[in-house]
Amino acid sequence: MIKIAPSILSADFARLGDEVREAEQAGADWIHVDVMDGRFVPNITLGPVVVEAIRPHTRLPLDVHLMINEPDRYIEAFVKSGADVVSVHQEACPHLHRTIHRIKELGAKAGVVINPATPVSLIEPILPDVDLVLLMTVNPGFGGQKFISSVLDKIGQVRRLLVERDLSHVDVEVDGGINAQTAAFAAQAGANVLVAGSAVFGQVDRQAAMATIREAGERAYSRG
Ligand SMILES: O=C(CO)[C@@H](O)[C@H](O)COP(=O)(O)O
Ligand SMILES: [Fe+2]
Repeated sequence: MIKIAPSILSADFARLGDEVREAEQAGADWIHVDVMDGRFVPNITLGPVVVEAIRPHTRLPLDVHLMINEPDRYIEAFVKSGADVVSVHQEACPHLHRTIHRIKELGAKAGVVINPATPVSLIEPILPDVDLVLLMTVNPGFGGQKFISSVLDKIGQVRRLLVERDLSHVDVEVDGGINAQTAAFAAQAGANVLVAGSAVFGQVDRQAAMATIREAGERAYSRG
């Protein structure tokens, strides 16, 4: 019902392969990979070579979140490196429909992402074309930020639109400031994929951390 996607942004980059393997053993469903270019967001992280390097360390889907300008230039490289899901920001894509279909043609699942201040109406026309909607619950760029609770309304809006349009197969993912408490809020509003960076990799017992987030999310999702 609920998927947990630990974000490697908060992992130890000197031992990423081990971190990813441990996250799988500790119960992760997907591995979330944050790609930042220092242009779309004020931070720089990693590129396709790093995705390729971690690919052999896990069988889990690699959920690649592109926080970059002109993502079309790099989509193919990320898919070839082993990305299973590629998500692009609406704010970075002047030709969103073309970009989403390019990702799918290359054989990956396609996601659209919106920042906290971007309205849901801007992604409404693309909903039938995507596999996933990612709602940022922080301003993208860094791990360890505080959950922005005004996004909860938007999660509800997206879930309602998907149900109304018979698109319930589309995943609704949230990213930023997720812990057991905020996971419950987001899941009750309709999110079914929960990204958590510091709340997983920042903990000594990652298995317990993910189990607690999952339990809180599942209880709340069935209430929502
Ligand atoms: O995309 C991003 C940040 O821009 C995230 O995926 C963060 O990595 C989440 O970290 P936490 O807020 O869970 O610590
Ligand atoms: Fe992310």
